[in-house]
Amino acid sequence: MDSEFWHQRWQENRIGFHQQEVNRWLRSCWLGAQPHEPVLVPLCGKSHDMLWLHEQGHPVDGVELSALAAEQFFSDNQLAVQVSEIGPYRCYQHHHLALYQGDFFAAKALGRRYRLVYDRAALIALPAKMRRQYAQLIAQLVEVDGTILLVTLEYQPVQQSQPPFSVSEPEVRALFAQNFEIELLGRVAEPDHPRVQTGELSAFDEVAYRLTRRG
Ligand SMILES: C[S@@+](CC[C@H](N)C(=O)[O-])C[C@H]1O[C@@H](n2cnc3c(N)ncnc32)[C@H](O)[C@@H]1O
Repeated sequence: MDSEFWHQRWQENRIGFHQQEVNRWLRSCWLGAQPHEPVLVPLCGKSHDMLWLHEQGHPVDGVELSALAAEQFFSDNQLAVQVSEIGPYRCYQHHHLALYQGDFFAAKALGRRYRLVYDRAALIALPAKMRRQYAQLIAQLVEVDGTILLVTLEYQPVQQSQPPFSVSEPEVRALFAQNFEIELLGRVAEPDHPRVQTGELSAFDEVAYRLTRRG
């Protein structure tokens, strides 16, 4: 997906991926034993999940292409914000909640590595070739023994023309197994999903994994 696709989605407010509720896997399986450990949230949108993580005591670094998303995150939540330029990013910051607006694929320029990552709807937002680049970059950004809570989607019939993409368990393993231990945490079928209800899809599952960086 090129950046223009996402800018247009935000301009037209076509953000069906945005959830009003904190994600179920984040609530039930969050791995942050150390509440003061910073969390990287790639392709973060204006997700409420970042606020939840911040409320648990984590400094949060979100990375998001869209300036509209960044501005809406802070205005929707009535958070005072300071804006600065950091490397290739515009950084919106409130206390220990930072949203780096720019291309996630430039994230090495921040010179940081993380022990905790939360990916909900980031990997599945990217087409196949970019998913491989994403997996390589994430491996470089995560410290040894660091963990990722990865939340994907699987649906039938699969289409690969636009996000969200269906990313199967074998693909997750192929993308990450070289650098991570992979534990399937579970899957939840969503028979009430609108695209299942209309008959467009026969099944729609949300699937969660814990990835642990090997040395
Ligand atoms: C499917 S949405 C998911 C947003 C968020 N994770 C959530 O759960 O609501 C994908 C987001 O990634 C952003 N995005 C796409 N490509 C990006 C990139 N290269 N760098 C940073 N953000 C990107 C889009 O603007 C969009 O907000």
